[in-house]
Amino acid sequence: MTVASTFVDSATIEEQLATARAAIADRETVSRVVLTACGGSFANMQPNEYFLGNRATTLESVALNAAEFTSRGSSRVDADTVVILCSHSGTTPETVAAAAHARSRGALTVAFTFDPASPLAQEAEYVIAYQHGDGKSESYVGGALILRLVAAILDEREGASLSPAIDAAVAQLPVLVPAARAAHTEAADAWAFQTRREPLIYTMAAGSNYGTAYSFAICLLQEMQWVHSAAIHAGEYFHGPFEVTDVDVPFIALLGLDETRPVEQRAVDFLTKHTDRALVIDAKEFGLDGVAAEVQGVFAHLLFNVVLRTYADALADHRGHPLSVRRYMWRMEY
Ligand SMILES: O=P(O)(O)OC[C@H]1O[C@](O)(CO)[C@@H](O)[C@@H]1O
Repeated sequence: MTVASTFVDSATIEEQLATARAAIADRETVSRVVLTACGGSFANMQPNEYFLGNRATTLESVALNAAEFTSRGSSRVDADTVVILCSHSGTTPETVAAAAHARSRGALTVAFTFDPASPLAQEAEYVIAYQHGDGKSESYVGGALILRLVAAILDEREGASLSPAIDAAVAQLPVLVPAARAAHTEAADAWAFQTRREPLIYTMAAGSNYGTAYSFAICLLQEMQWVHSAAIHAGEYFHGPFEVTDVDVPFIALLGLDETRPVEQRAVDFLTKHTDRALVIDAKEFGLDGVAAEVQGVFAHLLFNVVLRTYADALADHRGHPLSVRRYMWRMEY
């Protein structure tokens, strides 16, 4: 499906990013980062929590569903906290409420949204309005910009020097994304045809790719295809879920490039021995040779998102069930 869009131009987005970076740098006491959102936007936060957790030596970080963030009401949300929020529409009530909660505690709030006039954009102090839909630059999508901001925070607070590599990697997305999509189009069509009547499909990953597996399970399969699913952490696979592995049970398993690849590989090795229905997608095939080795791991999720969307589009097509159809979401009070 194509989406007609008007969006903020890239020069303005660069200014918004620079303004947010400067505001965070100015607040010298910042010691923690909260990443919060709902659904697919929350999934975009999870790789960034991995990134922060892995590279920071003093900065604390947590990724939380927005309703949980507000409900927890942790006393550790204060003027020393940066709260990064994301809502594509900018209207998800839990995320707007999270921004209000963070501000009431004196935290510095930065919101990512497609709509710069949305309630979330109005509630947060700093807004980065990303691109989406026809004509967008793949370098200015939400996930890429969140990763850039997080790398900048790591540089400023931890002297990490990761921004140049992340920025250079993000600049390559306009080439990498169409190539990854094209490389999987045929396989996605074959998989979707074979899988079109399956009532249940599991997803599995670890580390910075778990968020992508999670979003495929809850957004693409459950929400948009009404197919039963669960995202299984590859490390947890051997602590329960592997018991449902069987010759005819479909799994999508991701093999990433971060430090948890051996965790994912162990699960894939077992899985592929015991089922004929494992679809394994390996980031080694994304052609990331031009991306600095030290950031390939946290960068790969941006390509997994695109590739898995290709599989979702094909599945929707073969099932005759458009990804836009909902029974409850946005159709009634909840
Ligand atoms: O806050 P956002 O990003 O607009 O999300 C709204 C909805 O979109 C999804 O991410 C995907 O449809 C849902 O999970 C979520 O409820």
